[in-house]
Amino acid sequence: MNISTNNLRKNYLKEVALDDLSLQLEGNKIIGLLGKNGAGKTTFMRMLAGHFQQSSGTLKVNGQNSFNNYEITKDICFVMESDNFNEKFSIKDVLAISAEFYPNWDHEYAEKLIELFQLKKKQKVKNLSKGMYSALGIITGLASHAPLTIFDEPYIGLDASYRSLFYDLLLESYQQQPRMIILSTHLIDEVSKLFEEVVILQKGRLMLHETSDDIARKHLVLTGSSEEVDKIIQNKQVIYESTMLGQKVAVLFDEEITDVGSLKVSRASLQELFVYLTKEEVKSYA
Ligand SMILES: Nc1ncnc2c1ncn2[C@@H]1O[C@H](COP(=O)(O)OP(=O)(O)OP(=O)(O)O)[C@@H](O)[C@H]1O
Repeated sequence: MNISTNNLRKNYLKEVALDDLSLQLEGNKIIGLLGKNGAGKTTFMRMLAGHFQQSSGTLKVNGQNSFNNYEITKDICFVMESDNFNEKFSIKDVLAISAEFYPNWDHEYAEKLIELFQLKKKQKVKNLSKGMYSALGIITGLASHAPLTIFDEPYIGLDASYRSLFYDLLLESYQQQPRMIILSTHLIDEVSKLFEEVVILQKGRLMLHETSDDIARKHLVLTGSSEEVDKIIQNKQVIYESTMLGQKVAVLFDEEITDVGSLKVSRASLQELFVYLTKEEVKSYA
């Protein structure tokens, strides 16, 4: 699977949802798509899934635009947080329609997942609880075995134990049948270990695209007296700094420091880094 966008832009009337987005994603991997509310994540995922066309720029999935293109969309399963299924359908109908649409649909696996999430096939979509609705989306996404499977915050209403089941199943399913999986989430701590790559959008633009290993390797959290920290971070790319009672914390990205003196050096979690990177006063990093 190969995704390539070049100067991609999407406007909703005057609202710019995606702006000059150039991004290459390829291979079988689990990719975390992160960004604050309104950053453009859903717009990007909907465009990948062929829901609408770009305002300008290019978007290619396996070399073709996915809009109105079944040749491409049959290989993409996009699970949104809502509006995935017709309310009038039963779960059984949803599974039958999905089996028709997705060439790699795994019927036996879908049946197993229905049992694991304790759903009843007779039940109508309109009568499902929020968590059950999310479970049905997750089941569709996993059983589709689509070469590009996209989950846009698919866990609304799912309790912590079912979310944990989802993460385990996702990893197991990915290991058995590697494919490109894009997972957009605000619960970064819960899933960050699954991500091989991370993309962060900020105000419709690409802020960061790195492997998880590089993100972990490239950043440094320095703690110490304001004076000492300031000396070391001069002219460096500082993504976050704060001072409290004379003690300063500074986070550097993509910088080589040979001597940190007596400063304490530590690492931040992906969730902490995300917060640092996307704070409003911080300039974009790409
Ligand atoms: N159908 C629409 N009509 C008009 N504006 C829209 C529409 N959909 C999204 N937008 C706007 O486009 C921008 C990006 O929205 P989008 O839903 O893609 O962000 P997001 O990163 O998925 O946000 P969230 O994390 O809150 O789901 C926002 O400013 C939003 O108001």
